[in-house]
Amino acid sequence: MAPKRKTRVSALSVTQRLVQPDWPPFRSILPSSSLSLHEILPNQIITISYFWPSSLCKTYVSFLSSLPLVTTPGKPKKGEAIRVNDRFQIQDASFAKRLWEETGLKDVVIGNVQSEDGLQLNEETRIQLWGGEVVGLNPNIRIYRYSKGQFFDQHYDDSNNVTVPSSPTDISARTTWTLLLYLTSRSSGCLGGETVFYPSPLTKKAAPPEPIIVDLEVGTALLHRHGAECMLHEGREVLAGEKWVIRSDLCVGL
Ligand SMILES: O=C(O)CCC(=O)C(=O)O
Ligand SMILES: [Fe+2]
Repeated sequence: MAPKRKTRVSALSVTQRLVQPDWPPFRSILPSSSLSLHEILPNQIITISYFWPSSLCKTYVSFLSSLPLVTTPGKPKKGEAIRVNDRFQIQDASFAKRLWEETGLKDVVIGNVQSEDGLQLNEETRIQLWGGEVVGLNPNIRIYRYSKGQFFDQHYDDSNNVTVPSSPTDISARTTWTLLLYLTSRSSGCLGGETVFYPSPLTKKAAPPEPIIVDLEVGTALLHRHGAECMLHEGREVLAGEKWVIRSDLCVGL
């Protein structure tokens, strides 16, 4: 009989294989010079259209379907939003780095490129917008799959302190904006699932302003401010098909 230790080692290697996804390469990404920041709500919500080509989104949806997604419990802990979806979460600094550096996101966020039609930022307004010098993405990568009837109830996203691996030394950072990358939309058969933001009324007695509804668009990246200035928001119920999202956060150096 094989010694117990051997069994444990091989079990570990299986676990490692499961927790280190072999993410598909980023193919057919547009040059960063053709990406731009589109302001949906000043200082709060920004989108980047055509961030990923639809072919890459499709490749990712089929790859992500092979990951061990876990259905979140219907009953949240006290103070947590009701979130009903299937998710996969991993600390993967190297994927976060690739997502930051190899997709044009870094260039467009830190202003290495500025297209004529997008949001124009100088150094000062850029630092003000992002809440500091953006140093990368949160290595905490979350994958969401919402099937028919699933949703993410109204909530606020917290800011977290994280370490962004870097050379020669790691960077202590804080998350300031949520990144949602939509891999599906109506064109891929997903109905519903819009991300909806609820601006707060200017006074307690004033009527609540109209919500801001962001339709899913294959390959669009959405950024929204989180932490103390986060807007109340939700992922609406999916009515048909599947909604797939990759989630991370922008991190600024402390
Ligand atoms: O899936 C969505 O549209 C929203 C997700 C969200 O709010 C979150 O990840 O905190
Ligand atoms: Fe959120």
